[in-house]
Amino acid sequence: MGFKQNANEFHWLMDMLESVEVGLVVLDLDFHIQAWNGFMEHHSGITASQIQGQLLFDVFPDIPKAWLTRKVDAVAMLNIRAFTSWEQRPYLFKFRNTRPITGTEAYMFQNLTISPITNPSGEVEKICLLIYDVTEFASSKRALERANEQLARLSMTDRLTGLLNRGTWENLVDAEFERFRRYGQATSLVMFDIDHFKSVNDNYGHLAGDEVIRHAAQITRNNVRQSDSAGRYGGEEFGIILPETDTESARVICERIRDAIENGVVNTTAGNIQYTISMGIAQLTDSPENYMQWMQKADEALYKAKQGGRNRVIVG
Ligand SMILES: Nc1nc2c(ncn2[C@@H]2O[C@H](COP(=O)(O)OP(=O)(O)OP(=O)(O)O)[C@@H](O)[C@H]2O)c(=O)[nH]1
Repeated sequence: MGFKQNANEFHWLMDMLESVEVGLVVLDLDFHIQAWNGFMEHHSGITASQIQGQLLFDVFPDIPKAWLTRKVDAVAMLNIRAFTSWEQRPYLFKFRNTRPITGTEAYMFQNLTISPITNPSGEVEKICLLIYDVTEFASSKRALERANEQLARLSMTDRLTGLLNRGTWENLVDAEFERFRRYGQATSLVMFDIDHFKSVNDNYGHLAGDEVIRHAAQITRNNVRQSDSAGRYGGEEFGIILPETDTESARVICERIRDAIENGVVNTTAGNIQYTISMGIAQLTDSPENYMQWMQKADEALYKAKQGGRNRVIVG
């Protein structure tokens, strides 16, 4: 009577494990498959009777053998449960993601629990793997992370030109100044400004003026290295940090930019616009006491370039 009741309960339990939305795999200590529930059948396309008794790594050669063996050995030896989240390892079984709502993810993200199964005398005899489908959670978390990265990037850059915005750029000037104080490498700072920009706006309109600003930014980007930092300092004023660059090399870079702009044409709906820029360079020496004084030196050189007739590069 008692046995029958137990057997009934057992069936009831098995039915539940069969249909639950969690993968259940029972292995012996040599990784032969002892149980494989409906979830696993559905996602792998392999039935329980096909897989029964087979070596897990033979059927799924993609499974990281050394890693899983180490985990399972620890679980068996210490008789404790282990947990791995999708963030440590996206999945154990490479199942295609079949849920339409999270269709952007190619594979199912999984959390994994590894539990010991003991015999009546308390020895670990088998291992149970529980595989949880966390694709929806993982993909929304990843989307959120992507959105946050984008937001961080947007808050650092200037909308019109895509260059660094003033705040970000100034922070970098400050950081570069501190770096110089520690390592003393030659570093140059450039400030430049579009000449007679007011008349561009007056003659062609504000939108065409914006096109000119965008053009100047693009020419700058085309002529500096990855390690240089260009920013939009104000309306039509820009700044460039040239790390590990002395004034002579800075002058070469600036002449290249100045020349490309002088010889370029901005095609706008209001007409084709030609313009020039004036540039000031300040190499970092021991004299500035803070980054603002360094910027002031570059700005003074820029002012001299304007005074000297514009469309030129002056080293301060
Ligand atoms: N289109 C446009 N114009 C801007 C923007 N920001 C500032 N300006 C304009 O830029 C002009 C700057 O003019 P000024 O500082 O007088 O100098 P300038 O005409 O360039 O003359 P110099 O610098 O002396 O060669 C002003 O007319 C501003 O309105 C912007 O984002 N877009």
